[in-house]
Amino acid sequence: MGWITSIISSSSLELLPWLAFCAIVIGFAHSAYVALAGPLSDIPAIHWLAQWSRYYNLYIKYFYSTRTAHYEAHLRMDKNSSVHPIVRVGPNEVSIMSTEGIKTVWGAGFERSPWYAVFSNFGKPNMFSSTSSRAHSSRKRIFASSYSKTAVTGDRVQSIIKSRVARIMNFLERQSSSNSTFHGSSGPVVVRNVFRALQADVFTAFAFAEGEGTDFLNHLEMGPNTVEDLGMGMMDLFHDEKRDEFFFWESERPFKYIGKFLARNGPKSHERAQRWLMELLKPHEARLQSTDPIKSTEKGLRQFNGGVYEKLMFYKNPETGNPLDWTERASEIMDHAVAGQDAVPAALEFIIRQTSTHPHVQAKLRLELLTSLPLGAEDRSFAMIDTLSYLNAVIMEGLRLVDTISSYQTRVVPKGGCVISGHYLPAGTIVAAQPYLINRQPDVFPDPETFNPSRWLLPREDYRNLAKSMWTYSSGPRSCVGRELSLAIIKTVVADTYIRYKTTLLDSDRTEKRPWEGADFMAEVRFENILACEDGEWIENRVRKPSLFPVEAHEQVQEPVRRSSIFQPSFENRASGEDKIQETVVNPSERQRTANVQFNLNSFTKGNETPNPNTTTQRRAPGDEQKNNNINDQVIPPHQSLGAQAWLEQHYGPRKPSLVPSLLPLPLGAQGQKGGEQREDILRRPSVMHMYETEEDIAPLKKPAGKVSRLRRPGLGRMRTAPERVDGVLQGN
Ligand code: HEM
Repeated sequence: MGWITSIISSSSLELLPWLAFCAIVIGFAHSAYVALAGPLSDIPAIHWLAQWSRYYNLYIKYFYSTRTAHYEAHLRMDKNSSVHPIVRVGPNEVSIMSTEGIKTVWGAGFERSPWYAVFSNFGKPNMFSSTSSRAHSSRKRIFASSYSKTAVTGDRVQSIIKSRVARIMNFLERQSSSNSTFHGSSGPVVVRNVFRALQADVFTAFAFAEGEGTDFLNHLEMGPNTVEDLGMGMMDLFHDEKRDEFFFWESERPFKYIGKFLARNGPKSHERAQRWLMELLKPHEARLQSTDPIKSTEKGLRQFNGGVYEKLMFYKNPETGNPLDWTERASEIMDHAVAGQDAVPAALEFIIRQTSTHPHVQAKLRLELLTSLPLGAEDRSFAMIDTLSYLNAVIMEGLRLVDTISSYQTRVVPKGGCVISGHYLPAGTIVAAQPYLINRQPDVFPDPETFNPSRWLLPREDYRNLAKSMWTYSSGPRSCVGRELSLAIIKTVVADTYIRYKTTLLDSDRTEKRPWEGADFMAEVRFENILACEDGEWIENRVRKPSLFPVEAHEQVQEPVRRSSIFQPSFENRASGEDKIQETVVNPSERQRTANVQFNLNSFTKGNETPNPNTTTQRRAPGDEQKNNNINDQVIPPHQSLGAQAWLEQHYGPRKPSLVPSLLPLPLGAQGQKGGEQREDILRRPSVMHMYETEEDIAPLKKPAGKVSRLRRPGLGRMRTAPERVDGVLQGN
């Protein structure tokens, strides 16, 4: 007892070491209790250090990847070669990998963890960064209708999307016309940059107004780094290291307090992004102020179908009657811009990467597009695209496997706690889940690493259940508000691309690394114009194609470069009469219609090689060329060459009877959901699936559930290479 008396009698300065000692002992005892005897102690830990300190998870976050590390932990923990649904990743944090866990936490709308504060801009919270559900739902009410399926499929948004995708198609057309090495094929195109430009152009026109957003797509020729070259600050946030720095140092306790000093470029690029947005906002706000504003009543706002920013500008808080100040508006809109800016390009690049490395998928997809859609882009409505089952399957499968930035999501268990997979989680526990893991549950998605669109070809109810388990857009009240917009963009791009181009991944041996993991390689893709190719001959050179895509005058496709080919007589030879038969368009204004008829795939599938009487083409005798020797006016119809069905079979293999006609998925989307009539129509179509569904394609559906091939447990040093392995498996199919 003597030492206690001596402590009490000593001066406060002398007490300090004792106090420090006691604090350490108490801290250690507390950590030991939490780690070994606390309520989470019965949950297997990713590593013994994780039970003691949250820095273990931060270490993984910074040096490796929570996606692969947590995924492997979930697989490793289970004794039955399946996945363990819950794993402890910190003293107070668990990772879950089960649909049931997601329902418990996300379905019930547990609050976000304070980590999300990093997404505030201009010093103001926004819908995404606010942790309180109340603040979130009042903000979401303002513009949820602008992002609804009705709005996205409406004229305003559709015309924005279509015109921007048309710019990409024209860019590809110019690329393939000017490539002197491969006739009708583009050189390497860094697709992610193209899609970044697309997303920025679509979103800014969507959020502000046509003509008041960015215009990157018209500057793609400036080079692969167009987006960065144009100095758009926002993109800077997606510059690999800068983003890593920004998100890590500014979001994680205790670093966020000193993050500004630790991260060299992150905060700077955030500031730059904010300045960039201000530049866009200024003229838009000025115009809105000077025009008749929408009614600032709740009803008026809901009915208004214009830009999201306009809604924010005239919104008044119903309780206080106060409008949002400009920093609040800017914070909100910047967040929406950032939210889609990485995810959409990443998803599109991934889908193109997969279709390029899975030729049978690409062939099926193309057949469905060619047999179901008109060739002229202006004749295709999104409603038509939205009903295609194989296109939908390819996109769903791509979105299932893609690893987008919106990955590590965390929620806090509320008062009263909850039970997940038989484990009690007390209030305050942080629950983390990632689409990367949830979308790879082997009992839901057999053979989860395989890119297999056919797994989505299911009867309606089964399809819905499967889709509910896919978590790419998260779930519950705080799921992605941009879902419909992004799906519309992705579907339009994929349909417009594959109806016209065959894609090949260049240098497919190179490993895909995710940009935020230090990517040094973004997919380079070659686009080969298949509509220009018939029976080994390139029509491209002989035909001044009427553009298949609606474009504004200044965007008209440039004159194709004339070139001779080993496959065909040169144009000059043809003009001098070496070819016996030529066809010309009588009325050039009808070129578009001619082109549509020319490749009418309904007659393709029926094997009908008779020219359609509606065409404006007519046969001309040799010698008549001089009257019409403009390449712009010359068309070679498909019936002169190999029949379309024969051509398709030659390229894609013989037609096979369907093994699973009844498994055709029912179409998604507004049309399909409304009633059975349209669905029936679609089911009656000569479907690609009937021709090409094979035993091999549906094999994964038959695999016994709950099995997964075990992954090699990586040492920490090897985790860096994990994406290679995952990618290898994906691409090996
Ligand atoms: C493939 C594309 C996309 C994917 C995979 C995706 C994914 C997600 C996910 C997983 C969340 C929830 C994140 C969390 O709770 O931590 C989310 C939220 C959000 N997303 Fe997306 N997103 C995509 C495209 C877009 C687009 C194009 C926009 C808008 C232009 C957008 C705007 C938002 C917003 C505003 C939120 C916050 C919603 C809220 O807090 O209620 N997203 N997104």
